Amino acid sequence: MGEQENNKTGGGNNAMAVVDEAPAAAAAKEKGRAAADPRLQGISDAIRVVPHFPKPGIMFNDITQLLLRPAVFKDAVDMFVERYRGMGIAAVAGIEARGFIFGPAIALAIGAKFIPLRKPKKLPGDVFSESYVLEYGTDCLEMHVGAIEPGERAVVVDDLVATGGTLSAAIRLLECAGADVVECACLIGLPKFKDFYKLNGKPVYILVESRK
Ligand SMILES: O=P(O)(O)OC[C@H]1O[C@H](OP(=O)(O)OP(=O)(O)O)[C@H](O)[C@@H]1O
Ligand SMILES: Nc1ncnc2[nH]cnc12
Repeated sequence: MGEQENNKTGGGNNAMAVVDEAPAAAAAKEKGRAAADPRLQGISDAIRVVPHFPKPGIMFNDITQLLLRPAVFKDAVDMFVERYRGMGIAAVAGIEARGFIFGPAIALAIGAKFIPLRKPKKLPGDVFSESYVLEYGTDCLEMHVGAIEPGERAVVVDDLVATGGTLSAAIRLLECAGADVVECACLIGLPKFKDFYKLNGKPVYILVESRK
């Protein structure tokens, strides 16, 4: 058995089962905050929804148009930075591929290290591995052993949460290494996952809901 097999954390597909509704008061407070910040409308407007991509029936939320608008891109990064600055976050873990677009900027701004959580067989060193099920397929995430120390506080960053399977795998990877996962952060939440909810017992902070 190779090093990668030795470090497997067990995999699993419990995303849907572990999503709990946050207390109503917390959800209402978060909704009020979102409604009050004018940057959120610009972020929402810059997300293109492409029907039937990559498969029939999928309403694909495309962030590439937002990236072409530096002011809006900056608003999104700034909102995450404002939330996590001063919270003793040692690591921002970004999920390949789209978490790599936002994660490093957030990490640099809050003085944290950036940890890439990569798709299989991309990392050269010993890895922890976690498999998961997506809205349109299955996949696996890997993290280098030694990327995070036990007890270090981490935030997981991605562009979008749909079923929550990817974030759940990321949380499991970090916790396998002993990290304290404080929160997950996504630009977009699909409507079936409301404004503010918990995943694997962790809060998920979402800037905007998908418009369709
Ligand atoms: O909440 P979930 O149902 O797990 O889905 C969310 C994930 O799906 C997308 O990535 P995708 O797997 O399509 O990979 P990509 O970024 O490489 O296109 C998205 O960027 C998230 O990582
Ligand atoms: N509807 C969607 N749009 C963009 N990325 C996704 N990942 C999973 N579901 C998605």
